Amino acid sequence: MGFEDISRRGLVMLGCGKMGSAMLEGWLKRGLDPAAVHVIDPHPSDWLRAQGVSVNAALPDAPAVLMIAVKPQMMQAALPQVAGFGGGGTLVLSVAAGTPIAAYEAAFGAGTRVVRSMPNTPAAVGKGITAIIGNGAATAADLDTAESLLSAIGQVVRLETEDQIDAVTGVSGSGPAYIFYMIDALAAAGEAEGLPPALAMQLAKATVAGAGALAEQAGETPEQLRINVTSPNGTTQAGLGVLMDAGTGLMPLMRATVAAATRRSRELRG
Ligand SMILES: NC(=O)C1=CN([C@@H]2O[C@H](COP(=O)(O)OP(=O)(O)OC[C@H]3O[C@@H](n4cnc5c(N)ncnc54)[C@H](OP(=O)(O)O)[C@@H]3O)[C@@H](O)[C@H]2O)C=CC1
Ligand SMILES: O=C(O)[C@@H]1CCC=N1
Repeated sequence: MGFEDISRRGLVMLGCGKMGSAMLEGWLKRGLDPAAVHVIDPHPSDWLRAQGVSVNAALPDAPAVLMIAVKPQMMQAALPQVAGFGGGGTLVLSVAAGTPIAAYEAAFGAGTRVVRSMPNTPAAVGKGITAIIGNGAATAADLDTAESLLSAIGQVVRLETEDQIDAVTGVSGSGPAYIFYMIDALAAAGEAEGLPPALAMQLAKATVAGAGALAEQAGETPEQLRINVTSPNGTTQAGLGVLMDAGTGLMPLMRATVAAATRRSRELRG
């Protein structure tokens, strides 16, 4: 199913906040007809209202895709608004954390084609990464449709089992927040060493963005790129001596961070 088919049969979005808006922006840029998009959201943003999509109005009977982008805590209240799409040939595509495929099968009926996904917020600048997994009823074409919709906001990877999505959430779903915090920490450390705040923040942001771009584009591994920065007995070696301490350094801290987020993703299944 391509954008032409979705433009013909319609796409319904349940919830259009940060993640929904990032996806919608990507689809519209790629040529999805705004008239084919029907959004349900209690407080539509001014941006959303300006996109020419239908907002809180009549819905098509059997849209090609139902995109679920509400918070997991809102799911129970939100799903009944679209329960009628069960069995209608609509592909259910979810970006919600925590809510398992089985919850959608229960809501829409067994045999409903479901693709569950986990994106992240760099989606807002087309630099997201989204992991997807389909249920037994989802066809290869459904996974292609999901991949084509989600590739509007960045890379897409396919999972082998649904339970992998908890660790994906811990790594890449929540991961941008860890990196934003690292930027703050790097800037604060620069300030503590006497730099003006704005300069420290500019250095920290550019360093993270530049290192990220280099890690993505270079043929070398992140480990080799780190070695390339590290002169024998130089400044980097002194800094890494702290950051790479086996007991108190980044490795055990990141291990505990991702474990906590992964555990919370499992808990959200309810
Ligand atoms: N933000 C992130 O980093 C990531 C988020 N996700 C997942 O994406 C989903 C959306 O997250 P995000 O976009 O950040 O959240 P937002 O709160 O920005 O968006 C959710 C939207 O759903 C609306 N909403 C609330 N109740 C209903 C309802 N009954 N019917 C229809 N819409 C409703 C909200 O309106 P209102 O604000 O008025 O309540 C809001 O506009 C979540 O499930 C989250 O787990 C996945 C990966 C990353
Ligand atoms: O914090 C959360 O629960 C969501 C899922 C991944 C990122 N944000």
